[in-house]
Amino acid sequence: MAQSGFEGFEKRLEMHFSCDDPVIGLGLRRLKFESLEEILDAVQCTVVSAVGNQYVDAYVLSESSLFVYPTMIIIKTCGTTQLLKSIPLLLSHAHNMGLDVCGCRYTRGNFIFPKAQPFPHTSFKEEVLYLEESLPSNLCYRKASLMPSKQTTHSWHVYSASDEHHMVHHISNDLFTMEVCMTELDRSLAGKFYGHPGNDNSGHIAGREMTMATGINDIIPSALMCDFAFDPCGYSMNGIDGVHYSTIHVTPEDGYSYASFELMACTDDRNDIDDVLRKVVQVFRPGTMSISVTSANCNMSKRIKNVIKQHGLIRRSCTIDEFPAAGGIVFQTFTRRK
Ligand SMILES: C[S@+](CC[C@H](N)C(=O)[O-])C[C@H]1O[C@@H](n2cnc3c(N)ncnc32)[C@H](O)[C@@H]1O
Repeated sequence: MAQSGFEGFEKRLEMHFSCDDPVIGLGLRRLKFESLEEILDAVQCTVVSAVGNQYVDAYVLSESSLFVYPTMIIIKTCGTTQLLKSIPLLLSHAHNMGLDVCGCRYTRGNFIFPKAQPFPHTSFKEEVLYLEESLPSNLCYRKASLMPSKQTTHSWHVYSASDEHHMVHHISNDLFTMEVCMTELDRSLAGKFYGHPGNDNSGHIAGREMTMATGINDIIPSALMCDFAFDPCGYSMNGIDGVHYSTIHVTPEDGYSYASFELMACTDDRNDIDDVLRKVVQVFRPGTMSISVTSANCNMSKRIKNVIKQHGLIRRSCTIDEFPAAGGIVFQTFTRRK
């Protein structure tokens, strides 16, 4: 493994808000672009591209993605960003708009280069301390969990904080989130996320070419996509499909190659989910992968295991944890059959 390189593993923050006014309307989507920039400045990343529909605004960032719904915001950042530093600003801007936080979930995998991470991401303990100090006391149901696996390179760090009403809100939405982290990507497939010498290798045109050349366009064909290629390599994509979103990020460099896929969708679209997962594995053919699903049931975990198995990967571990007033997480890891 390389001594140092780009940290592909993302940190992910999901925050839910509620409002006294039953008609929320645009809610957080009314946040001015300058306020978003101020929040992202604290994290140390910038917006490179944006797309929106009736339900959500999706931003591709210099380091991953941001999704803004009326009462939910998801920020996912990689590299050496300081994601948790967004919290105080986010709470303050939301409060000024009459929105108060009712749920927070922070998740991440195992950093490949942990020593390169700045405060407050120097350790999970430090991250939890920072979260505990930044969140208001109405989020009284709190839990931090390190979900282990047999692969030392893949474990799942989760911090959850909720108020007593949050669970009700989440269940009524009938949504689940799937976070897939893949390492040791197939070399020839990873090579498709490099630009071509002599061409304009970055931006939307090159991003679109990568989307088409890799088959990413076929994962969720109905999604409205916003794709971006980095120079000399790297790729990010946000897809929105009604209220659902998907996002892909790729660090193709040999020695620390990494790709992530994330999907928020409805629990009743199960056949689609099998198909989506199958296509994701085909695009990257990873040596090792982890899949974390929130608000899943055991049935879905078995289906995931069976889909992945068909592509030559064996399940090495499955860990389940419950988070007070926020539901459960199922974390599974897989490695390629030797
Ligand atoms: C932002 S993208 C995707 C990040 C994502 N978390 C991942 O690795 O799956 C990271 C890739 O783009 C490359 N890259 C090139 N220029 C970059 C820039 N200005 N900011 C961030 N990444 C850049 C990195 O070397 C890496 O291969």
